Amino acid sequence: MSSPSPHKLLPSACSPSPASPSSSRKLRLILFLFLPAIVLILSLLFPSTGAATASLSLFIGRLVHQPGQLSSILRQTRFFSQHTPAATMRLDKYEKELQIAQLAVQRASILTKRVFHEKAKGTVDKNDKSPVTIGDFGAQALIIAALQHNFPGDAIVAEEESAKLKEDANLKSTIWDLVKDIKLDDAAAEELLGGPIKDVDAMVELIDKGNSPGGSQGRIWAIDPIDGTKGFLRGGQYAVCLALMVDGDVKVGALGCPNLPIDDSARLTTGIGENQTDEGHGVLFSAVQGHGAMSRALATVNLDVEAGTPISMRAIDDLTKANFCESVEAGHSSHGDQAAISQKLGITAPSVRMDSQAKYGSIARGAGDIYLRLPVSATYQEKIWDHAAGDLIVRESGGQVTDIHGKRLDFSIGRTLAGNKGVVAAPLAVHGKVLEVVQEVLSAKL
Ligand SMILES: Nc1ncnc2c1ncn2[C@@H]1O[C@H](COP(=O)(O)O)[C@@H](O)[C@H]1OP(=O)(O)O
Ligand SMILES: [Mg+2]
Repeated sequence: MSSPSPHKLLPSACSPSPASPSSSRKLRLILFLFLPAIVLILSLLFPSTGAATASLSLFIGRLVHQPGQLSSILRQTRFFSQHTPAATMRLDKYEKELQIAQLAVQRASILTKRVFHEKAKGTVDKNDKSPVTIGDFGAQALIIAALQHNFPGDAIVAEEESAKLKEDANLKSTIWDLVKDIKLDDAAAEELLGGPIKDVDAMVELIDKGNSPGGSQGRIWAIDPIDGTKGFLRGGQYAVCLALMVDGDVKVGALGCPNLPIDDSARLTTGIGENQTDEGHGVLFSAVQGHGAMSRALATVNLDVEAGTPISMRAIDDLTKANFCESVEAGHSSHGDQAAISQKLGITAPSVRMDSQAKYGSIARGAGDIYLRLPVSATYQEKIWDHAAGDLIVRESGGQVTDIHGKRLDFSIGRTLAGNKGVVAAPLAVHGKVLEVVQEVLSAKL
């Protein structure tokens, strides 16, 4: 068993700082106490500038009485950035990347929802894979079009290759019929993404742009157009996933989860894995390294890139009350090992099963607590597009993500996480304990 690397186990530098409204309260108190003194000194020093003195005192007075404005100014100045609650993300870097990632995921999510309602409903029993294929290719083409328009020099690692499409003219035209009509409701947002794809050949060409080998150098986007295909067909959980890595480090992540409840405070329930396509569903998670993570309703319009609701993992004082989530597919994560780990930790509630990176989003906002992915096959290598966005979103919400050996996920090796085995994602404070029990249970296999 390899021991956890201390370097890799350091808390993310980008974990959100604990929100501290008290710093803003303190500053208001200071301003309140010194306001009369400031006004007095100014009027003594500059008796002729009565109007300026009055405006200044009015301004300070407004700050004292409007905490929202005060904290907004503090955030802008970054003076108290470590301690003010992040009602919005103030970005000094990756602002455009975040905006395009969010809009591209929104647009692709519109396509996946249309595919579900027009083609996928009721196909599960027939084991018909074509709606998945249509949704996968269509969403990938739309996301790559947006990336190519905005960041033409960036490399892209995406799940689908167009070879299958090139042999199947029927499939190609079905996909094009959908793709050509998908757009955001807001014209300016559509323009930001470069507008519609020109024609069917351009669409096929775009799909193939996702063939980068990945690696440790430069800017690389990872795309999973529909993660959790079985969940998608069930009307359960799936995710449209996009992340930007720079020199192997995830900087920006966006996850569109069309079937998760919008309400961040809704705890996970066992029914979450199916029939979740009604009103009140659809969440867009995002994170930028060093700036926290946020959620918002998955919309069809333009976005204020810095707005959204900051999310954080739930503080767990008692691990026996923790809420686990795991894959629906026993072939993707060992249900037996998960049950043994739960038992050792004294957890009695059954794990909530759901497909896709919606698991990462769910624990990041405290709807669930811990996500384990326990290897079933000795040879399977996880794909970077299945983890990059979720890894950042959880770490930016106050969590830690490692593999079962305690190593941080390494996105710099290529298209797969060849240096890792499994996933252990949990709030930072309990991650070590959870990992210990994971290793105890898996000791025979490690
Ligand atoms: N043996 C395996 N172990 C772990 N993950 C797997 C395995 N086989 C496939 N996967 C991947 O699991 C992901 C879904 O995860 P989840 O169960 O959490 O929803 C899919 O992207 C799928 O990849 P693929 O798209 O190649 O089938
Ligand atoms: Mg996937």
